[in-house]
Amino acid sequence: MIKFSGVSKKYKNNIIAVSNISFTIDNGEFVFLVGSSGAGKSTILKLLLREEIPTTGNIYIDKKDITLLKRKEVPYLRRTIGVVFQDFRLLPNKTVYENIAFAMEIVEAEPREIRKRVPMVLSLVGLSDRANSYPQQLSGGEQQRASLARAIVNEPSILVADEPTGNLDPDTTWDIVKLISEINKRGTTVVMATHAKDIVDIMKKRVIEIDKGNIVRDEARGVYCYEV
Ligand SMILES: Nc1ncnc2c1ncn2[C@@H]1O[C@H](COP(=O)(O)OP(=O)(O)OP(=O)(O)O)[C@@H](O)[C@H]1O
Repeated sequence: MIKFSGVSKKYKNNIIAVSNISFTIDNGEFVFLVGSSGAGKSTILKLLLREEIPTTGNIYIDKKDITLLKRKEVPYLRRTIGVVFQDFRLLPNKTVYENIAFAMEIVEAEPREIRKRVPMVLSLVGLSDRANSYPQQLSGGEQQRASLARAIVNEPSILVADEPTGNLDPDTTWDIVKLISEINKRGTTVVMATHAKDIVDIMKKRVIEIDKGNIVRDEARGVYCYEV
């Protein structure tokens, strides 16, 4: 379970990106974070990943207050959360296989486990035949598949996606959303910030709308926005 309790974030330039927000996300939920550019979506995701620390409030993951974690405890938190970004962020000098294996090496997985898991996730994302390609040899959609494979290879309980389809064409966008949905069906909680109206409207998942750092809507089976 993810719980934000009275969370605010004021950056050093005095911009209040998030203002006293509270919400709970149950295990296995699929939640869209929507809102205009600058609303505070990425900041919420960074707070969840503990890339930023709240100015006030508490953030719990499975009852543990992650705002109180010691520096040396942060890597453990990061293992429980997989992340994908708009710009893929694959390591250019490693093949697809090596990129995914590297995520396991960092957490000191057994080589035997790595040899077993990497082909498994490659197959799950439909990239088995591109294992030995380098990121720049792949299409945007394929790079995002590789990045999804990397995000889930350590079996995180949460998948955070920050505009994962922002650089993709509509068809490829759907392929990626279907994959994320498949990962969610296997039990992973998904929190996805997006501007993709069509996706949100068709998926009919929970929608949390942010405006100027505040939650202005939190709706089960919601839509991207209501026209005025
Ligand atoms: N590191 C930072 N230092 C100072 N201000 C920041 C920082 N990161 C974000 N902000 C500001 O905080 C506010 C919220 O930004 P945030 O990136 O969370 O919005 P967003 O909803 O994710 O926007 P987008 O949809 O464009 O990605 C903005 O006004 C932004 O300029």
